[in-house]
Amino acid sequence: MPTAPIASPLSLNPAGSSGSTVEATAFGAHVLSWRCRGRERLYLSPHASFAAGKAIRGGIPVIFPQFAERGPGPRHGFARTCTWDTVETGPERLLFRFADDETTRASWPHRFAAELSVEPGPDRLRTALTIRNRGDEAFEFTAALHTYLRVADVAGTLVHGLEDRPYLDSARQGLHCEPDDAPVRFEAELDRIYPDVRKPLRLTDGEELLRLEAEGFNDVVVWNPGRELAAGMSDLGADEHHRFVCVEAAAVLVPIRLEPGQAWTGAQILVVEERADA
Ligand SMILES: O=P(O)(O)OC[C@H]1O[C@H](O)[C@H](O)[C@@H](O)[C@@H]1O
Repeated sequence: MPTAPIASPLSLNPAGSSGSTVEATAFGAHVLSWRCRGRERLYLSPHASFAAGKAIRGGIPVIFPQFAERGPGPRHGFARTCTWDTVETGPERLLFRFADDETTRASWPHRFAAELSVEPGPDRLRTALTIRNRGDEAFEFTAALHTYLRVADVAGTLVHGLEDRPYLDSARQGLHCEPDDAPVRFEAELDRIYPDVRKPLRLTDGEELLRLEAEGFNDVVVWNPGRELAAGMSDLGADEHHRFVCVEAAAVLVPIRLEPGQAWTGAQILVVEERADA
């Protein structure tokens, strides 16, 4: 399991200058940038570390085989700090692969093959994670696409589509909370897991509108550290929390189980929408 820092990121611009452009690195199969309709849509911390063994703060970290501390391995899994193989670099997608080795099996004793496919379109970005069980025994895992979405200011940002959903409040020891009956707004640290979300979400910062769809991932994690936590994070810093929210397509509360030979795919599709009042 090599853990080399980033060499040069790969970029893909399949639809020409009017479409969207992505930049990604094989380190963590990590999408670093997505420009669409002339604007950067993802947040990458100016203080992000690109050192070996350290997760990159921003973009789209791939969380596998465990979300947070829900397993015996490193926090949020080892996939985000390993170098994947680059197997396709265009014209329509970037494709990365990664499989178990001695080091991964030391913390998670299973034989797997993982693929991350990054597919930009004129108004969208599809990111799909596939996991295959290539061993002789069933295994279970949790996973997420931990997407950092750039916003004009978190204070004016709303997530629509979760109004009728209960959630677990990770900022309050996983407390079960009833639906808020209101869009999610960000006034302080916010860290929630919404189980079983079936509808697309909409994110607006007052300037732009993004539709968020998921396939295969049943849960949604919404996170912003708030001012105090951000200030204490060396790869983020005071006031950087204003510039992003994480809305993560996730499989956290019910782990995915794969029998030998079985595969699972989870995808997140981000779509830039016209504003109704534009
Ligand atoms: O700092 P990291 O390991 O990248 O985790 C960043 C965040 O990830 C998720 O969104 C979790 O719900 C948060 O509790 C966590 O703080």
